[in-house]
Amino acid sequence: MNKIGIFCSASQTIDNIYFEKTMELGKWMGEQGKTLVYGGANMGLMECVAQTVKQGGGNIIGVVPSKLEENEKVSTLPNKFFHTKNLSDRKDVILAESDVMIALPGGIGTLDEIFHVMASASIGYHSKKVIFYNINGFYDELLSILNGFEERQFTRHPLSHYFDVANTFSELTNLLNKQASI
Ligand SMILES: Nc1ncnc2c1ncn2[C@@H]1O[C@H](COP(=O)(O)O)[C@@H](O)[C@H]1O
Repeated sequence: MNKIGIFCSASQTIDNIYFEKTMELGKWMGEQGKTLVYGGANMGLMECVAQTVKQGGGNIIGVVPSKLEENEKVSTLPNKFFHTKNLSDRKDVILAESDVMIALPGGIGTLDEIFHVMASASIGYHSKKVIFYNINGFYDELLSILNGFEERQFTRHPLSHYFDVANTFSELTNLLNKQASI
């Protein structure tokens, strides 16, 4: 398992703890020779993770929709680009190119990407998982809502079919190492 898709915030103004934890992950990915697959923008946690993966010697694939190119928000860090027409085909490319995906803290764009992956796993398009990196309990409320869905039988499969949760960096790397050995 070498290609890790990352969904994360495009915001520059979030708390510094999210940048610090993202740098720790990017450094580890670079050192482990992993490939980052991500949105390819030069903003927020996206640029942060790409910079640290690159510094550590890892490979980077940016999946960039045309709107982003028009707005000149594209990072110069990726070694390879996929160009997509819109956000929908971008999600398909990130999913196809990644062995596993990590959701770092993010907003509406990140949630859209997470739910795209889980919804398509739900009806059997793939069996790839999202790992929620629950930095500072960022995803606690969302996870509680999803648990409620499962309890009331609104999910097609047990939640473990769709995602894992890492509350710490060592839980995250353990999950990634476990996936790599499958
Ligand atoms: N302006 C954007 N540039 C690049 N990528 C974006 C942008 N807006 C959304 N995305 C995708 O969604 C998340 C980040 O969105 P948030 O709303 O900040 O969570 C990121 O993974 C991008 O692939």
